[in-house]
Amino acid sequence: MTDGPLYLGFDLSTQQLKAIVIQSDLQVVSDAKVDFDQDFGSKYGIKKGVQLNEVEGEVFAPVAMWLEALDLVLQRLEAKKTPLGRIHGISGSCQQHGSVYWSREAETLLGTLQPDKDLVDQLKGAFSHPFAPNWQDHSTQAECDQFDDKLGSPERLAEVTGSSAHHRFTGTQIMRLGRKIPDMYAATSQVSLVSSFLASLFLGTVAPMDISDVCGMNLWDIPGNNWSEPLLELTAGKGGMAELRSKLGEVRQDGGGSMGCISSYFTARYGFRPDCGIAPFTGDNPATILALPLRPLDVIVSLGTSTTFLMITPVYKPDPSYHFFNHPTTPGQYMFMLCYKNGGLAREKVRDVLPPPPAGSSDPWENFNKYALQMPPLDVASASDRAKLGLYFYLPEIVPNIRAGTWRYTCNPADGTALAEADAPWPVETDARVIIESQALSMRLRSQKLVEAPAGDRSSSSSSSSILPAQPRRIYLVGGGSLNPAIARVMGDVLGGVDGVYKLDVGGNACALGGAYKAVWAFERAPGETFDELIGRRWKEEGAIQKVGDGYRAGIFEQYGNVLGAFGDMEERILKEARNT
Ligand SMILES: Nc1ncnc2c1ncn2[C@@H]1O[C@H](COP(=O)(O)OP(=O)(O)O)[C@@H](O)[C@H]1O
Ligand SMILES: O=C(CO)[C@@H](O)[C@H](O)COP(=O)(O)O
Repeated sequence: MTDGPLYLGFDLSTQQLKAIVIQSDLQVVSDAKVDFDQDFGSKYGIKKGVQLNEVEGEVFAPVAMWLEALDLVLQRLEAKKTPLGRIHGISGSCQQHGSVYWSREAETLLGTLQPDKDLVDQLKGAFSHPFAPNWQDHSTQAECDQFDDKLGSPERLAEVTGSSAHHRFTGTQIMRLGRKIPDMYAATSQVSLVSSFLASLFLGTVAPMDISDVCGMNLWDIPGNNWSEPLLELTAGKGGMAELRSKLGEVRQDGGGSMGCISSYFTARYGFRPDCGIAPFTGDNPATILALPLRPLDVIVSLGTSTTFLMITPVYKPDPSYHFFNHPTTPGQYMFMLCYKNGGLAREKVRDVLPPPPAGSSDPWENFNKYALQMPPLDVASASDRAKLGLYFYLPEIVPNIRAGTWRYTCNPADGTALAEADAPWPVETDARVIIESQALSMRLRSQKLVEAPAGDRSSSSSSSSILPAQPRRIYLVGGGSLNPAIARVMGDVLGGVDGVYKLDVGGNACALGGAYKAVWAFERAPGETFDELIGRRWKEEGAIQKVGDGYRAGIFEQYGNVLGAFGDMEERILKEARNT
């Protein structure tokens, strides 16, 4: 296919901007990335992609850095001789919940960009606020309390918006910034999510929000398919509802199709075709479920900066302890999500206090993996050993909503009884496996009602009968951490997966790939053709995924089941302690 159409998918996540170019048959032809810390850390004063105001719990990213990153990633694609002139459509995925505040000059500036100057220099006046709150922000407890109360209870808020109140959700963030910097709010013409912000740069006008990503705001009434008026009023204050509604704009209902053609800035500067279409961009988690034809009972665990656990379901069953979103392409389907702040960076913290890998090793995870794999599940080597459980939160966690800290407990491995705080510190080497087990136990605890006992016999490799415990069918690992064999092994040990654990061969690029697949579907779909139908026909398992673990291993999965209740009790105890202090 040397002259067929190409499609471009982006991923604007916490630490990087990635771009991936594919053909209509979904083959990858090129990719490039900008790493914010490596490429311009000192210039923007960021660490791991963000700036912090620790006193107030604020975490935010400079919008100018993203503008600079977009020009740079396109230059890198060009340098790789990517035929940008063959790209027919663009879509993408972006970190969720972040918000960008446009000034009154934004539309004019976006519509008159000159190709001989950089975006960052020309769009200086396009923003009423130079920063976008990041999903790790935890400055909004007071606003969360008001959101949880507004409709009567956190349960009711979850029924309406798919989630109870969360620090990072955009409604609480807008409410806080509007009160903290009222002049900025007044000077804001429109508010974008990170996904609609990136789409806007390509469109040359402010793009509408996406039907899936809008569910990460605590403002969108999912069953009512509209903005929630009481929640808009809470965010903007009495009398401010109409103004806020106009700043948020209409939400685009169709996840596919074209929102318009690419801005002349990109055609003149990078050689894009003038008729290259811009499809709606979505959140990174909704895009991840588009990176492969996901079936019900399949699970994706995304091991990026955050750890997320994703499933699709036709049943809308919200609960305050997890999130429901509209599916990004398929009306009537939903995405179930658990999200943890203490994902990749927490594992790095544990890794960094271990003895360093041997001189000459090119893998910073070598020792972490060695210790994680040599330790038996829960560190129970003999009948007299107690099971070890831990929580490693260097940031306040989302679920459970526990403050930053580290806790180490033990219990009886047979039934989780006699749960108690560990009476002596255990060696740092032990933490390597315990932190992965802890992250996986939390996911298993909260998703157990969504999985079922597998129907029929397992493959011939197993001698066990058809009666297997309820568990996922396949576990797909994506994101940076999916490259790690020890993490894959422990995730499978705890979560099961009757068909095994797989990693996407594009590893850390899954959401960019999901964005590119979304672009293919958006522009090549026949009338009425769903994403699953189109992508399902073109997707070839071979070469796209790789089996990296057995998943369900009889006996081991049950060992973790025995302590699941104790794990929940440990969280409860720590939560109670925090309430009493
Ligand atoms: N071999 C590895 N083992 C474990 N973790 C890894 C490995 N390689 C990368 N990571 C983790 O992946 C994270 C970045 O993943 P990525 O999906 O690119 O993040 P994001 O999309 O949030 O920017 C890093 O925080 C790093 O800890
Ligand atoms: O807050 C959430 C989901 O609710 C995060 O998953 C963000 O969407 C950021 O993701 P990464 O930067 O880790 O990819």
